[in-house]
Amino acid sequence: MEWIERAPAKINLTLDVLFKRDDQYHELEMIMSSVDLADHLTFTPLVENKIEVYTNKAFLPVDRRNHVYQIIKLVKEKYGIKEGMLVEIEKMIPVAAGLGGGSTDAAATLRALNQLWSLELSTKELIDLGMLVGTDVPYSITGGTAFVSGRGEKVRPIRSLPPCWIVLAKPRISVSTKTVFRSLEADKLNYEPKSRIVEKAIEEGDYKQMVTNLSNALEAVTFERHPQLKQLSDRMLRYGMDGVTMSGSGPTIIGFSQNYSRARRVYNSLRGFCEEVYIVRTLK
Ligand SMILES: C[C@@](CO)(OP(=O)(O)O)[C@H](O)COP(=O)(O)OP(=O)(O)OC[C@H]1O[C@@H](n2ccc(N)nc2=O)[C@H](O)[C@@H]1O
Ligand SMILES: Nc1ncnc2c1ncn2[C@@H]1O[C@H](COP(=O)(O)OP(=O)(O)O)[C@@H](O)[C@H]1O
Repeated sequence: MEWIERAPAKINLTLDVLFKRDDQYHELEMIMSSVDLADHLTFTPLVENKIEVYTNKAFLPVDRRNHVYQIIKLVKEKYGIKEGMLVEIEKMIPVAAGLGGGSTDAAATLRALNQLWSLELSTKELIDLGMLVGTDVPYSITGGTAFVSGRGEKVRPIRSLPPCWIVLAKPRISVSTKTVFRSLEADKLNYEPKSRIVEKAIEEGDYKQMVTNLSNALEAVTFERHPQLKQLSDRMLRYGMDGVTMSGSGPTIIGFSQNYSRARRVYNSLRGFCEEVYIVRTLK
């Protein structure tokens, strides 16, 4: 029997860094939303006790460095499962982009294993397991639009975004999340947290308030290291996007518009300039 899961990408409308914690992680507040750009994962249970992962992207590791492999191994060990699993990942989400690709694949794997191995795990148990693999996994278990806080384990669903088009532009730059956080001097940030303001705007269906308060504390580090990201962000605003910000630790820059032709114009003008460009909508 085969089981298929869709694993949508996420965007950050906000990413506030509140402070650095004693465990070296940063306390965050974020508004995240799932979008209709997704990986597709096909699961086939095996009688043999082994884990096999395949993907259409040759550069992605398929061994214990892959988040999907890690989740299966964790679940097998924790629940003493002797059967195996074969997973084929059709990767559509750009990798290392700030769009949560590895985390959403891990979350999709948790959902699939819960069904295929009849584990009957609660959302809390899924979140605790997911957290062992990555910060964005707990959010990705349910997805949608949410206020996410703590290290990423506290997920509170909120209303869907007002209808809009979102242009995702990923330049050919690679950023390491770890290095970005390490370079951040959280106590010296001259930065006003925006997640609660954006949450209120979304709850009130106030598109204008939402797009004028998009923000990401990690831009300070990433834009300094890669000035072309600031240029890209300015360019998207100049081309007519209503609001622009960076997603996650970057490098993807996201722009919002309620007007499809305008979003399409921006999309066309960025192709060739960026490695990958998409127009997406949020999922309900
Ligand atoms: C920045 C965010 C925001 O959604 O997104 P992405 O850029 O990955 O999309 C996430 O917090 C990234 O999550 P993820 O990519 O799973 O990172 P993790 O493996 O958990 O952490 C990588 C490293 O980032 C730092 N880190 C991460 C989360 C956090 N709250 N504080 C931190 O300081 C830690 O140094 C950690 O070792
Ligand atoms: N299933 C997976 N999909 C994408 N990346 C993965 C996966 N498993 C492990 N990785 C590794 O995770 C790192 C971050 O990738 P990704 O999750 O796409 O980035 P981000 O967290 O910035 O959205 C990459 O270095 C990649 O090799």
